[in-house]
Amino acid sequence: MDSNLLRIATRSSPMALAQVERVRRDLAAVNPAVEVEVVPIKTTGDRWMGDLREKGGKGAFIKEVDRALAAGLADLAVHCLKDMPGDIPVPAGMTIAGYMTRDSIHEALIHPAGLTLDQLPAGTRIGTSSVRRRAQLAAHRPDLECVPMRGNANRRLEKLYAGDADALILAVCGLERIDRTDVITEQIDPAVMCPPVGAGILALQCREDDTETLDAVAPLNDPTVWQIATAERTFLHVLQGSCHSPIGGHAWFDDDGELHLRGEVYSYDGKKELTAVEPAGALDPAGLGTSVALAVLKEGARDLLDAL
Ligand SMILES: NCc1[nH]cc(CCC(=O)O)c1CC(=O)O
Repeated sequence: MDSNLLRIATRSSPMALAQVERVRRDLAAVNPAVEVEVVPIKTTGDRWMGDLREKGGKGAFIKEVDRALAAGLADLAVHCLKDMPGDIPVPAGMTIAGYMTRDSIHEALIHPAGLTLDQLPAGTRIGTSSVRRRAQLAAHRPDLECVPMRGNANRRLEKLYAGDADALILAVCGLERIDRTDVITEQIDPAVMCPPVGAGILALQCREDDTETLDAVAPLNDPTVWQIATAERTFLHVLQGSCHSPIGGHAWFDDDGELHLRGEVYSYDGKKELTAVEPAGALDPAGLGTSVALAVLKEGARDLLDAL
């Protein structure tokens, strides 16, 4: 970071750009001298509308942004934590400067006629390519049909209204960021639709030797979210999962200030679900994430994850 200019690399979807505007606002409140410049990047996941597994799957929304950071074209990357693969570390020379205060972890049902998930008629076509969502829908409503759906949230809404699907499931936090909570029919109970690891969390990543950037964005880090993200990401890492694995999970602090983690692994057809929910007790966040991962592995999670 040179002088007071902070160049932020990001995907260029409306949601991703709105995420950077939140960083700009929060930074201005703590460090008004810093000027933000947006460096928009088109990623593999933004260009390719097919099955992301054909493009290596992992990091499809991340790697080009990381390359811009490594090449010195930007000082900070803003990633959705849920887009960061759990089975590969942040690139060499990079570090997480902080995690921002968590937004909603809920999943939203969007149905043009306002029906809830349980009111949807059999055969309703749900637009989603997420194996996590598909597995949980198959478990909860096996009579619904999932149809492939890729693209940013705005594009998915266009496809819904063009008739490519009858309903969508999208993250509430994403709809909040693009100011489209008007389309939400139902905020689905996480007990029915568990969010992905990292849901609602923005990760701030920079070069590990860039002390100016580290210092500039340090005030944006939410220490409780750091612990939550560590527990969730460790869970995902021990399972060697990615954003294309049938894995859900979320951590939270209870009213007594104790960290808890819920981890879930599903069979791709939704017929099996393994769940572990644990308080941290004497464990640190990474220890909690490891303990919950070992609990589902003991129940056969490896076989479910390797089944595809
Ligand atoms: N976490 C945000 C995110 N990460 C990847 C996509 C695009 C998903 C796709 O192209 O299928 C989105 C939504 C958006 O940018 O609106």
